[in-house]
Amino acid sequence: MPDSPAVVVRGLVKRYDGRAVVDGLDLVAERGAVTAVLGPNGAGKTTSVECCEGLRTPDAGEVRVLGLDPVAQARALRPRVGVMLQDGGLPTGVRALEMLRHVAAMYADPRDVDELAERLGLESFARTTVRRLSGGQRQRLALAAAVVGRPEVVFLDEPSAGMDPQSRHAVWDLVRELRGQGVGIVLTTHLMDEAEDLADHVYVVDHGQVIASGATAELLAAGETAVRVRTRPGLDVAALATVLAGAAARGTTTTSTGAATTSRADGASPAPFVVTEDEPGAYTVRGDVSPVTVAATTRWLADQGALLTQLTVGRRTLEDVFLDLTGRHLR
Ligand SMILES: Nc1ncnc2c1ncn2[C@@H]1O[C@H](COP(=O)(O)OP(=O)(O)OP(=O)(O)O)[C@@H](O)[C@H]1O
Repeated sequence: MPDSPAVVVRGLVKRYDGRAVVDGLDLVAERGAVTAVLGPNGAGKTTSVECCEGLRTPDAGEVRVLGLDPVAQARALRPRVGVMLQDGGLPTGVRALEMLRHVAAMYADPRDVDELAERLGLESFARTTVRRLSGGQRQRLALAAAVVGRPEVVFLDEPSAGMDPQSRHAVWDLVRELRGQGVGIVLTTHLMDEAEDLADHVYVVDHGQVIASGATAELLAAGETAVRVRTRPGLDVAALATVLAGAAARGTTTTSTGAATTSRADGASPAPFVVTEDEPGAYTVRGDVSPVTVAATTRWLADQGALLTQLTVGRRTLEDVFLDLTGRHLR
């Protein structure tokens, strides 16, 4: 089935001890695209992905990978699917590069092992046994093993967890290259910047169900503009919200070329502002953000004697979207 999507999941249910940890999950991952599965700890991401990998048998629902059943047709799928597990899943007694050559030899048309090793910086620990590798080194080796057979679909479970920034960028470059070659990539991650950067489509999972999904750009575009500032903690956020509402109502600002007054052309009353201190000293202003809002915010901070150390104005990040959807309480 050359035209079937990389992965199709319909109404997937997986129970442990009678408890549904995946509870009617639907997902489609296209070829030539990165699909990110996001969700809090214990949301059911790994279990869902393991059902797609044929490592777990669903209790209900349907899973198709390249149009095939990953459990019943596991043998046909094996050479076409690359899997990078969260714990690496590698044999521990062999040397790193030796292991990769061994995996490559199992495929009809593997990638060039030396080139892949260079791409992912494996040479520096090529002769080290897997058990002695650091967490990040093991992750890089696991990724190499997942892609060396030129798979059509790749499952990456938290691929850059524990990696240093250089390795992370090498991984991201490789993922982009695979996507460009038409590979369908399913990625679970807790790194929202990773998902925002890489993913074409995002599924947010909580309590075993998809609570939001869509093209990453659309999810982000749906958010309003916010002003984020860093300064000293403990400021009166309600007072700032009142000041901003007043400034917006007056619709006044002062330009560098002299006093200039603008007023809202439509005469409508401005939307109220919500100001939150998200973590000590990090504030977000949400509402009908305009140049007046930014100017009034910085002026108010100056009046408080609070030194502004960072100011950004922009749309919500994927992290904002994620926290709005799943809440701030720990799981
Ligand atoms: N083999 C198992 N037996 C019993 N419960 C399990 C088993 N595997 C997972 N669970 C439970 O299923 C739930 C979902 O786990 P899963 O690993 O799929 O979550 P996750 O979204 O990948 O979480 P994380 O972000 O922490 O990796 C958790 O409550 C977990 O404890």
